[in-house]
Order: sequence, then C-alpha cells, then structure tokens
Amino acid sequence: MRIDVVSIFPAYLTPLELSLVGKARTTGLVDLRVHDLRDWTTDRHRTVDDTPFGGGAGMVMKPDVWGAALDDLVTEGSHLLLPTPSGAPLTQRHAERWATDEHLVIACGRYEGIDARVAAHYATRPGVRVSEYSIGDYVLNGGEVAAMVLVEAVVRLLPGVVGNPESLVEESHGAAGLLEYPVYTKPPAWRDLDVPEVLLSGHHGRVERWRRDQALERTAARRPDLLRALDPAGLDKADRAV
Ligand SMILES: CN1CCC[C@H](Cn2ccc3ccc(-c4n[nH]c(N)c4C#N)cc32)C1
Repeated sequence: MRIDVVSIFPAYLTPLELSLVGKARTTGLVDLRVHDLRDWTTDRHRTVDDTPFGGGAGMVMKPDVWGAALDDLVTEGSHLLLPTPSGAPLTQRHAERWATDEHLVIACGRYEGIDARVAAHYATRPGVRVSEYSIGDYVLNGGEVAAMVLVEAVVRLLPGVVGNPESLVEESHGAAGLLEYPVYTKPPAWRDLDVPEVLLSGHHGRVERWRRDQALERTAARRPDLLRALDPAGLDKADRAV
C-alpha cells in the first residue's frame, strides 16, 4: 500500500516515523510519503489560502494549489481522503475496508477548510474514490491529527505489521463488536487492589467466559449503541442474560 499525505505542516506527521508505523515503513510494508502543499504554489509568498466567498471569518484553502498537488498524486485507483469536522464518523469498519486499498491520498486542510470544489472535482475522476471523514465530534485546527489517526488505524491492519494478528480480533470495535475486557499483569496485588481471582485460576474456559462477560458489561455501560448494533444471533443465550 502507498499512502500520500499532503499538509502545510509536514513536520506534524513525523510521529508516523515511530513505532509500528515507522517499522512498517522501513520494512516496506507501507510506502508512506508526506508532502508540503506549499511545494505546489507558484507565487513568491507561497500562498495557499484566500478570503471566503460570501464573507465570514477565517480563510479558505485555494482549489488551484490543491489541484496542482493532487493532480500529481491522485491516479486511477486512488482513494482521496479528506478529514473534516463535517465528515462521516471514522469507524473500524472504514479502517478495515480502506486497509485493502492500493493507494490512499490524505489531504490535510487548515484554516476554515479546503475549497469544496476540490472534493467535488476528484469525485468525478474515473476510478477515483473520495471520502470525507471525521475522527470525532469536536473541532481541531486542521486535518493532520486526523490523518495520523487514519494512517495508524489502517497500517496496523496490514499483514505483517502487528506481531500477533489474533490481537486484532478481541480489541475494541474489532470483529466481536464489543469493547475490550480489562487487562492485568504482575504484581497480583498492587496497593489495595488485587487481580480478579479467575485470571489466576489457570482455568482457560472460565477466563474466556469472564473476559466475554466483562466486554459485554463494559459495552452495555459505556457504549450501549454498539450493543444495539450487534446481531442478536451473534450473542449466545448466556450473553443475552447480561
Ligand atoms: C473553526 N473551523 C471550523 C471548521 C474546521 C476548521 C479547522 N480545520 C481545518 C481543516 C480541518 C480538518 C479536520 C478538522 C477536524 N476537526 N475535528 C475533527 N474531528 C476533524 C477531523 N477529521 C478540522 C479542520 C476550524
């Protein structure tokens, strides 16, 4: 998979050189490139924004500069991703789907956003998909953090990136559709808190049942919307009793 990220603050994306994503880059599991949008400006001030038509506060990012950058990066088969507060909520399902794409191009806006004609134009390009997504119901100052969230959520799903692929199944929002159960490690007693006895029992069946119950209880308490979305057939009789 190739991922191109375009931003006026390319240094903002340097955390993607670290940890699992960084290792995936150095081992060639992902070809991740970060670009400075200003490299596609033509004026001496390297201008990327202008005042909004219709008035209002702030500035809007110029379509012609974005067009010059994206024309160099977006080809047939590319998936153009635009983080925006007005986008569709990013979910694990999106990450799973987009992890199978050959080429992602992530356009990081700043100011009041990117001229709307940019997304509209590339949506007309044959073989190009355009998705506007949001990482949550709060307002950031730009798209870079959302770009890093997307890159990490997608790259960790690529074959060979995470050591134990099994761990991708049980985690929150994973295949089970539940929040993850609580985890513990040594020491068995810490301050006045003990590890749940069942986890020290060595009885795998009981441990599995306890973990499933914990995941269900947590999901019911913190994210009842996820529980409602679960296919009832996916919950066995004992689960429904929770
Ligand atoms: C006051 N204005 C309001 C509109 C957005 C302006 C800042 N901005 C410019 C580009 C841009 C891209 C993403 C996000 C963003 N914010 N929250 C999220 N979940 C996002 C996501 N994905 C924010 C952004 C600030």
